Amino acid sequence: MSNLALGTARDPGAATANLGNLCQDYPHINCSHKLEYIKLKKWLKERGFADSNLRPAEFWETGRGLMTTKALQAGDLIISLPEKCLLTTGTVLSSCLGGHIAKWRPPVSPLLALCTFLIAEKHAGEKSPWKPYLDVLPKTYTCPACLEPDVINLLPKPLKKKAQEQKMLIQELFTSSKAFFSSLQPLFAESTEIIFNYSALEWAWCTVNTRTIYMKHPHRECFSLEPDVYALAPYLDLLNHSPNVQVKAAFNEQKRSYEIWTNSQCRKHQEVLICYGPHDNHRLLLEYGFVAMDNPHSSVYVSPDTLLKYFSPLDKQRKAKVSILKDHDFLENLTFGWEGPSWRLLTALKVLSLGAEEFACWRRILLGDVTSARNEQQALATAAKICQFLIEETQQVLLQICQLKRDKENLKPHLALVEMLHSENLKILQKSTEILCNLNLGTT
Ligand SMILES: C[S@@+](CC[C@H](N)C(=O)[O-])C[C@H]1O[C@@H](n2cnc3c(N)ncnc32)[C@H](O)[C@@H]1O
Repeated sequence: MSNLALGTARDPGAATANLGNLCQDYPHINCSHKLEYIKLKKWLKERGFADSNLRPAEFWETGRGLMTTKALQAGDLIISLPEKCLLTTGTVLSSCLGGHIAKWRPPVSPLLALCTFLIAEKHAGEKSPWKPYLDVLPKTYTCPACLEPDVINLLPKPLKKKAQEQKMLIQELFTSSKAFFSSLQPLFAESTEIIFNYSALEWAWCTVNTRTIYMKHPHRECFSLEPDVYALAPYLDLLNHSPNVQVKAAFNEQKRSYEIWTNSQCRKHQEVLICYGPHDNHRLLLEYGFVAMDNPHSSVYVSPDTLLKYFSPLDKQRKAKVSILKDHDFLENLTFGWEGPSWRLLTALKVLSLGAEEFACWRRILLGDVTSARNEQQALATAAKICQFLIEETQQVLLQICQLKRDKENLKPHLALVEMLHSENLKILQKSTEILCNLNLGTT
């Protein structure tokens, strides 16, 4: 039995994170009367899906999601989706693409096989047996790869780098897949260059990246060695994320169904939420294209450049200190969170704050020991300065976003997303300042 929550193809262990209410107490508009959902439900029923108590609806806070028509208790089954409804690499191989994939060398990745299938089925339109599902998939996405460079530029530095990497990854996948796409020409009347264009691949990649459940499939010779861990789960993939709920999700081998069970309660007519994993807002934006308000896992990253700005270039041991931090992986993932500076950030600050006479103690610091009151105090004071710098930087970016929202109407939804990320970061930094202020008062 594989164990996962929706959207956690990159993080299978994250299925059972967090406790809390399963429902979202906000107004919604029921969408179940819309033709596209009626058709989807019919399609699912033909494949063995027994109608659940979930209905598609638009929610104020989270957008489209699923509402429950009956109260849910901890231990209740939220949804059970038969294997026949799942779209996996097995589905792709049994389609007309299968023979071409099996012959192609070097073998394509499971991810590319799924993307190719989605693009081909979308192109097939009415003829596709997957049409009812394809019709309810988002037309566009807000993953960083889909953001304009002007918007990417406004992201916090470490995220900006990852966003650019994501864009490049899809560009490289597109370039390296061109020959494979051309090999599929006998299957299509229209040119494969037109069907499998860059924006089609970007859409398919985002569909797989933001919507798949984790389901491990044995390696098949016709695929490259990348893990085959994806399954698209129609209807179930309408469930939105909350960092404050706990669910269990797994494929039930006996029932041949993918099931999600709740560990929380949800009132009738509320949105049913699941947890994609204990992700911070950077990860949520990068992997899923959204930001969660008051996310307990969120943190603000301090780049090595920002950190080192606060230490004198004249320090004779500076170079050695930086090497130590680098060698012991203490220059990355340094953060401020709701509970103040992280232990990793404070450790890096303590190493950089070592006086010449204390330098030999750096190992003890990495192990969590205190070297001197002066060293502790200097690390905290520097943390406070960095925090203040980040607050000012964030406020400036928020002003810039405000301006751009007025000037560039077309970028507004994407700008609103980045604005939300910075506003959440600002709240975390302000909380950290408060904590540091108390700590600094305590040590002086
Ligand atoms: C698996 S889908 C969930 C259903 C999706 N809302 C839809 O309309 O198809 C995952 C996507 O839903 C959106 N989403 C999930 N949880 C959210 C939340 N708490 N707030 C805002 N958007 C959310 C994000 O766009 C994410 O990529």
